[in-house]
Amino acid sequence: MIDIQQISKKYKGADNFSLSNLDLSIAEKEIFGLLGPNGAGKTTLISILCSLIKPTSGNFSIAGLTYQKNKNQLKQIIGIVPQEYALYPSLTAFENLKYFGSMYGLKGKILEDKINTALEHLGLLAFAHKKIDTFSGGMKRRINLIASVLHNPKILFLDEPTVGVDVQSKNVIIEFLQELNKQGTTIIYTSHHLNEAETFCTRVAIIDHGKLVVTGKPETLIAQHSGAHNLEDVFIDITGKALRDHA
Ligand SMILES: Nc1ncnc2c1ncn2[C@@H]1O[C@H](COP(=O)(O)OP(=O)(O)OP(=O)(O)O)[C@@H](O)[C@H]1O
Repeated sequence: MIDIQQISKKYKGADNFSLSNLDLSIAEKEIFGLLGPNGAGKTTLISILCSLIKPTSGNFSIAGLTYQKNKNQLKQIIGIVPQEYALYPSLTAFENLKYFGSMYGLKGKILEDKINTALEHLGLLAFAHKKIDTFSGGMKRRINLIASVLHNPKILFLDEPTVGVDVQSKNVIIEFLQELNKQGTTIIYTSHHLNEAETFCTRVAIIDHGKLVVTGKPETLIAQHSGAHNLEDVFIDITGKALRDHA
């Protein structure tokens, strides 16, 4: 479904490559975790796959479509949940979602029913007509998620969808994503929550310094690393204990 070949990225003015010669294939209906320390290149890779930025070299295709030839078709089959909230604070949740749905050509009762169903699933129906600037971080994350799935994308990219949310919101988000996956949506997500990734993902890739270090099922990676009891042990074993501060 997603085929990445030799992708490299060097940002304008940067000294180093943020991604180098990355090869990766992701199959339909996987829940795939992109893991790695701060600055590893996870957001860069997701941004390239969502056609938000261009790779410096290399190619990728999604369901046989490429950004060079099929940008508009690609836009229709993918959903993007960015790290930052992409919501209008002075509009209500419902108004925001109507706006995002209309960007994909959805309208009328069909759109309103979709919004109400998703708000109900994510525990937000009672807040539909409240302004976003009154919402907590966890509520905004859930609205952000709804905004990205109204057009029933085949593939959903999420950049740290559970960062800064409480356990209750996190569980509701993960259950919602599992349900989408059961209905056929392929999910690619980045996270620093390794416990969450261990149980949520069918397969993970660990990226470090812009390079793909390892891919596999969480249980296989744990079994392959002697002394590892969980994915965090594997992660530390592979990426080391040094801090990754940069400016
Ligand atoms: N617009 C940019 N211009 C220059 N360098 C950038 C830009 N965006 C990211 N980088 C650099 O590219 C590298 C990879 O960054 P990226 O944000 O993809 O990492 P990440 O794995 O998502 O990190 P985090 O876990 O902190 O979100 C880092 O060294 C970062 O400083």
